[in-house]
Amino acid sequence: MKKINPNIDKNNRVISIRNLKKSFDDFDVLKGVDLDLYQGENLVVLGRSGTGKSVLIKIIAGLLKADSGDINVLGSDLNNLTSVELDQLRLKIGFSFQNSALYDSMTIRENLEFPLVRNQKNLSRHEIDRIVNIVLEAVELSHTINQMPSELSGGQRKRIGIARTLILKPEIMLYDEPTAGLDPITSIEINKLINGVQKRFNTSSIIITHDLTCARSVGDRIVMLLDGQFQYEGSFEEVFAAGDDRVKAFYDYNFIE
Ligand SMILES: Nc1ncnc2c1ncn2[C@@H]1O[C@H](COP(=O)(O)OP(=O)(O)OP(=O)(O)O)[C@@H](O)[C@H]1O
Repeated sequence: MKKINPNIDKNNRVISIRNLKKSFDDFDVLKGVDLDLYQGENLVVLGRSGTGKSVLIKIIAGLLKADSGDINVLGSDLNNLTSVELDQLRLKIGFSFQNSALYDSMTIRENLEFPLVRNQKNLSRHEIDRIVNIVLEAVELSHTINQMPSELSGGQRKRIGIARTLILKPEIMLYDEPTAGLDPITSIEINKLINGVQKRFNTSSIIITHDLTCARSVGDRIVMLLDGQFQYEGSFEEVFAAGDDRVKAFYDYNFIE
């Protein structure tokens, strides 16, 4: 179980969402989601496949538009931003995708430099090297700097993906299935990294996962998405104390089968 995180600031909501709805054709995916993320917090979103977890974080990252609802991210009302303002806000949000999305033809250094060179055009060579070294060291992979992604393990690629997300110093981190496809030991290392990132970079994070070991070790708070709404919220133990059969089935699948 995760220790109480002293860095959470309950007076500072970095994300605040009310009554968010999103449908695709006649399929209602999100049916009135309310969510708060506090500064310094790791919030885990649990839910079965297809319940809309990825849709939710894509809306938060401005990659998809909600049909209705109030969405405030880092003090900005997402419904009222110009495209330039949205681009600026996106730079403060790190999105760690399920498949790490590294460029296969670039070295690790080039992969890490890419977002920096594209978004901060007046950085000196020395400054770029300094920032690359900081994030590589944070994910404990400094020695891979000149390697190609194909030479790394799945877990290492995942760590480099997280390093690349950190390079623009995001205030919010969104992790989509950070341990998917990894063995249990590598998954534990990723969980430690997520907690390490929170402490070292003072980020606030939403972590989407089916992996309850991940949820238990990184989540300061857990919410469960069921039928398009958050229905249970609290510590890991509180959420799984709920008598709901759907919650119980989720737990049993992870720990029994
Ligand atoms: N761009 C889209 N167009 C149409 N339907 C979509 C689109 N994006 C998502 N959906 C649908 O919305 C539903 C929720 O998708 P989403 O990817 O958010 O699920 P999820 O909870 O993240 O699932 P998983 O755990 O398997 O990743 C799915 O039925 C999906 O087919």
